[in-house]
Amino acid sequence: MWRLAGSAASNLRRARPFSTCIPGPCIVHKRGADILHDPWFNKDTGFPLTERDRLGLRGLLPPRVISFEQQYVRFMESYHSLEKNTRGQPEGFVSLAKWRILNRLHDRNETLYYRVLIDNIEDFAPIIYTPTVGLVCQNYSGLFRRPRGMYFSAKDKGEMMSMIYNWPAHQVDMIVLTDGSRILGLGDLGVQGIGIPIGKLDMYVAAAGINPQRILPVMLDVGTNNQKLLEDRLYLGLRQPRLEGEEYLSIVDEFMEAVHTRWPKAIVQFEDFQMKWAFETLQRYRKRFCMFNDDIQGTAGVALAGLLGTVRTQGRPLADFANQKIVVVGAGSAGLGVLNMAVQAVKRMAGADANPQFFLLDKDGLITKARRVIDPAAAPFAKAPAEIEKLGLMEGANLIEVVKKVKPHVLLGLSGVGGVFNEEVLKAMRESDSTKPAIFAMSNPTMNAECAAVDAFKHAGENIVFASGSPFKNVDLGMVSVLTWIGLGTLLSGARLISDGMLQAASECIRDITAEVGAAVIRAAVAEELAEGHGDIGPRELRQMSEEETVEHVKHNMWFPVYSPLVHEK
Ligand SMILES: NC(=O)c1ccc[n+]([C@@H]2O[C@H](COP(=O)([O-])OP(=O)(O)OC[C@H]3O[C@@H](n4cnc5c(N)ncnc54)[C@H](O)[C@@H]3O)[C@@H](O)[C@H]2O)c1
Ligand SMILES: O=C(O)C[C@H](O)C(=O)O
Ligand SMILES: [Mg+2]
Repeated sequence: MWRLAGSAASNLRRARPFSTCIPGPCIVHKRGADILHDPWFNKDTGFPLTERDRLGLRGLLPPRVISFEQQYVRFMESYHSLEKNTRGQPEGFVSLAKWRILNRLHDRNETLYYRVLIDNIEDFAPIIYTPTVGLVCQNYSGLFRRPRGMYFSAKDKGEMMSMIYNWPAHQVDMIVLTDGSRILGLGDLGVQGIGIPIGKLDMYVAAAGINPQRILPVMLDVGTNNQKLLEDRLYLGLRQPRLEGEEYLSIVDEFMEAVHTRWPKAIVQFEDFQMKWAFETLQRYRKRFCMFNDDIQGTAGVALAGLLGTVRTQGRPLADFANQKIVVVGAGSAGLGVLNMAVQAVKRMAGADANPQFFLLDKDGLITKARRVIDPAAAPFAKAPAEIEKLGLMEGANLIEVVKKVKPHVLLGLSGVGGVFNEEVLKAMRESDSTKPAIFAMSNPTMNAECAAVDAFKHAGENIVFASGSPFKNVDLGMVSVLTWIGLGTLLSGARLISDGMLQAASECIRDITAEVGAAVIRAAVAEELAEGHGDIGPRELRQMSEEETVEHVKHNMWFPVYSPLVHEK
């Protein structure tokens, strides 16, 4: 996820009046108080009298029926009074208070929760997702009240196939899975990382219209190497060091088998795995299951869309992307994912022999072939010493040297280190060979961003294109998420796996309307003959749909929160 200067957020807010949606009935297998305690079905005081009679709710609620719209207004009033009452308090305290009030609603009444989320996505996304979600994960054991999602631990070995059937929903379409080993730029947070799958899936529901009854956040707890957590008496995860090697992989294997036995077409998004396991698991499961790694592939889709957009804002033809000089700071899952996709794009545009002008740095500086030990995933991007010597650079050159000598069109940070784009580096970007240089400080959460928006504009100049992973205060930011659209398109195409072409399709035709991007991913899946259909729509029907019909199809399948009449069935 990232934010672009400008505004696309209003398009996510599909403002609909409360009264025009006439939803179909929803079957519920419980009655009475059990319904009131189930956030999927609960309408609080919104149950009409007839429904109270039918479902055994009469007498369990105060007599007056409050409409959905009134409930919405009431919630927003309490939210605004919380904002007023906490004014002047420390930022973290206020953010957590806001998260708590939203989380309580989430636990009580999902329909109302998602409605307020959709209508106020700009205000609420930074609370349910980055940056506040980072703080929530850091404090998760203390904040824990009610469970959400599923937890599979190293102690569950041999049991996962039966455990997966404990999940109450019959159908699951989207799973976000983490092992908590690299939560945003905050490091190993063990079981507390569950906040990330929860927050990401909420964004899927709000931005892409995925049905919240068909999502599943999952934590794979294989221990933690975070000493502070291991010593914390409140810590809710396994108190043991992380499993490694085959032991680790056998846990992930068992989970993947279990999940795909119960829901063969569920999409599993791997999120915030440390680099070695991010690449290894992607390699291991990519061809067998419908899965992707968000930090490698999703970030790449988003960043490439931004990089191509930057070429456009410079008033140049898209093919000029092949000549852009890009400095990537951070050679982890995200940085390497972006470079992989950017190289593919250059080769498509300029031919297989093209030599992209990409420079990669990690904590030890510029990566060249002269380095003694290079991670195999980074090796293809290591510069030949002869090539960089011409620029007056050498192995391990630091960031400021690289920026001064290369004069890049784009400076892209995925290092997880707050402030590495310091004043000197930003000022050096004024000498960029581009008339409109781009600075992407994509690390999360806000305090880990390579620089703040305000500093980028102050030191590098007003003409830059700036993008960040987390929102910055006092900067007009819209929010764009390609990841959610890739997921939606994959789901509705019924593709067996997620190909680079499908990811590419999402990033190259980024539009400001969710359905259009979702539809593009469907078309890419159809073109690559990966689409097997979803629900009532088979692959033939998908093939025969025109572009407009595909967009309509996506729109039609997007979930929107309204109270459905509940019908009890034993
Ligand atoms: N905005 C987004 O869409 C998005 C998506 C994915 C990841 N991220 C963020 O990117 C960051 C990195 O994620 P990752 O999965 O690649 O992590 P990672 O741990 O796999 O990689 C981090 C890389 O940064 C390098 N690094 C560390 N200190 C450095 C320094 N001082 N200078 C240069 N490089 C340095 C490391 O050597 C390593 O190569 C995290 O903060 C994460 O939140 C953002
Ligand atoms: O995609 C995002 O919003 C965040 C990203 O996955 C991250 O790890 O920082
Ligand atoms: Mg991530």
